[in-house]
Amino acid sequence: MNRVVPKILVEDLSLEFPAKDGTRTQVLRSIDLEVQAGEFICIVGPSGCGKSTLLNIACGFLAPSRGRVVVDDVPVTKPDRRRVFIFQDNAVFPWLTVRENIGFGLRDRTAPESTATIQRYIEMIGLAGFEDSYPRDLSGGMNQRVEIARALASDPDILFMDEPLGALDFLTRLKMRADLVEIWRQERKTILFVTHDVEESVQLADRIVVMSSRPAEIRSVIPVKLPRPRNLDDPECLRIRDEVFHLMGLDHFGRSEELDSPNGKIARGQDPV
Ligand SMILES: Nc1ncnc2c1ncn2[C@@H]1O[C@H](COP(=O)(O)OP(=O)(O)OP(=O)(O)O)[C@@H](O)[C@H]1O
Repeated sequence: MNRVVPKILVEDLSLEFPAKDGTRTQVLRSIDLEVQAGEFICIVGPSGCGKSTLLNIACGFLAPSRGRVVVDDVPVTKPDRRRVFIFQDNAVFPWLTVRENIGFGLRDRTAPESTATIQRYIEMIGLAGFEDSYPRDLSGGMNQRVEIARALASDPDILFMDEPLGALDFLTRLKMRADLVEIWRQERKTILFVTHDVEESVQLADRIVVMSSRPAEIRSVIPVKLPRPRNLDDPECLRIRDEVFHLMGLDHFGRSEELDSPNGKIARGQDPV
């Protein structure tokens, strides 16, 4: 029987950083994860637990202390042009127009191919009419769309997205979430998406990876088997949202259910000692 090779395989991954006092700080501990081609994976967890670090290792920007990441059966040792990383802070080139930004990674295509690809993505992100505008003339949300279009236009194998909507205002963020769902439905890229926003993960993901506080381990991987687009008021969405909150130690109002302290667990309402 043929073995199904996962798109991304994370095996027993750990990372320690040297601390100033000469000791070592463990950030990730024994992370194991398999991602299939075309899956949309959201990674949530407490602030500072190591979500970005995990993405940085998977993308080849950072080497692990132990374990490995394998893409298409090949260990990741360095960044690869076929894999694109999108950060929270917008990275469009201010000196290029929308058209030129989106076309930036297409220099190896023929002119007609490149023109058709650029136009397709301009339409997909709803920026027709702004082709010749510069980033300074666009809103933050529009620029973030240009960034996503630029990433998609280069036809990446995998998209690593680190809080890509984090800097946007609430309404723009809602709109972009819906747009992302639509783009993913059309493109079916493999996506690893870090977010602080639990609802966002329920709306977007095929599976939600919930990480513990540092040193981060995978607390649970929750499948979201609901058709898209999803109604976040759907009882199943609410159930999954509450399950993720619970795994993160929060109730559905966002209050701590239990805190870790040096003296053990503390229930909500008690003071840490
Ligand atoms: N180069 C580095 N050297 C030392 N420590 C680092 C380095 N990079 C990250 N860290 C530490 O590793 C931990 C995890 O950082 P990381 O940015 O991955 O967390 P995160 O979960 O993405 O955080 P947030 O949710 O706040 O964005 C943090 O405590 C951070 O200070």
